[in-house]
Amino acid sequence: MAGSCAGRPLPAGPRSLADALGHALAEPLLALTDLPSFDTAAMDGWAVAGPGPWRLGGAGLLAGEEPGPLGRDTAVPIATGAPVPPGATAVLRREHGEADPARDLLYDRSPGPVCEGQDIRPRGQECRSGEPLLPAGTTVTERVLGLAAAAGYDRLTVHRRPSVELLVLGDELLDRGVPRGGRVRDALGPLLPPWLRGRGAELIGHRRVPDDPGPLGEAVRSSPADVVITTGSTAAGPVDFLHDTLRSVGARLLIDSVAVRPGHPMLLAELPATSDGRARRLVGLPGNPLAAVAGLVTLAEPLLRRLGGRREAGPVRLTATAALPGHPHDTRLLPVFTSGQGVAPLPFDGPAMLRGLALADALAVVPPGGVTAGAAVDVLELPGR
Ligand SMILES: Nc1nc2c(c(=O)[nH]1)N[C@H]1C(S)=C(S)[C@@H](COP(=O)(O)OP(=O)(O)OC[C@H]3O[C@@H](n4cnc5c(N)ncnc54)[C@H](O)[C@@H]3O)O[C@H]1N2
Ligand code: MOO
Repeated sequence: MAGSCAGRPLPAGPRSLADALGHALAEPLLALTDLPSFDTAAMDGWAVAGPGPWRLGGAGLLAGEEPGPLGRDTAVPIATGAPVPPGATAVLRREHGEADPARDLLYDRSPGPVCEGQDIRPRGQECRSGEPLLPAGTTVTERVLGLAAAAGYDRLTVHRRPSVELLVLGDELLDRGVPRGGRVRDALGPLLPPWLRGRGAELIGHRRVPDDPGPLGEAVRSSPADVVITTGSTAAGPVDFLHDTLRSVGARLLIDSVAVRPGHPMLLAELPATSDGRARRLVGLPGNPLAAVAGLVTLAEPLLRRLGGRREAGPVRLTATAALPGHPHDTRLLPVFTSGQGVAPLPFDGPAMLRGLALADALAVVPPGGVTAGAAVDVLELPGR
């Protein structure tokens, strides 16, 4: 998506590790220490100085203790994770040493000679203080929290996550039970909130809005969200009021339909700013569920990514294992299953269908005319693959 449509990333600030989860790093993560920050025993056994045999001496060294120096030809019991004493040349594993308590001697019974530095994790092996560990724009995952803690961080400087309000339109939608009386179940109400949260949104509201320009206009006008996402009402049907509503609230259409199937009526608009000058945008997803997902993946997600300061996630190029049918002049987004072999299409891929999508792990970006078996195709990964 063009940067000018999406705007700049939201401001950044410090957050505790727990609160930073799901946000994007606003600065590269630099190591605050060498890792490990001291020469560390990698195994339970003895710290030894010289080639052995060794005189056994001293109380054992445990993790979390600062040891005194070790004299030449001596050995001291050591636990995994304990700092190796100055003067030690290696750690001899417990199973490779034989102690003679009567003579206070330790013999090396390892298969080969103990090499200098064996089973010592040297200071700085993983990184040096100041070394960049992760670039700005990285999403803070559970794994990143672990690394940040290990590298000495109590807080991380992260971007604010975009707040999102979801407005689901359609008087024909049912919230429970089997479709009846010409009505259908709301499939997007259950699908969108967890998807959006998983993609860096802070969902601040989710409600159904009637197919009526009054309540729709009021909901759009009053929303404090950075991004309002609507579903349905993008086309020109008798109760499709979204375009009229956008005009009436003074919105500026930035994207009004895209040459893609499904999803072509998707739209992006700039809403009037909040009273404190904060920019607001609206993404209109089409009502057909697969079309809505197409708009979610190609319009809403890139916008949220950009606002949240997260790095771009480009498509992955794979090989089609079977022909992927195309549209005559628009791009098609097809639910596909990817494997070591490549990309396979799935049945039930119509704009109103979710059956193929539920089995899919990606959307293939099929250029006009289609892709022949054996040809390369770009795919966009879906959550949960
Ligand atoms: N004359 C034309 N008609 C339509 C065109 C067109 O170009 N010319 N485009 C079609 C395409 S493509 C799409 S996609 C839809 C987009 O319509 P809207 O965004 O206005 O959506 P609705 O009319 O409100 O609903 C369409 C369809 O989807 C069902 N729906 C809506 N919301 C949900 C939901 N939350 N869960 C499940 N199903 C939902 C709704 O009942 C309709 O069946 O317009 C075509 N028409
Ligand atoms: O664009 Mo419609 O979205 O083909 O279903």
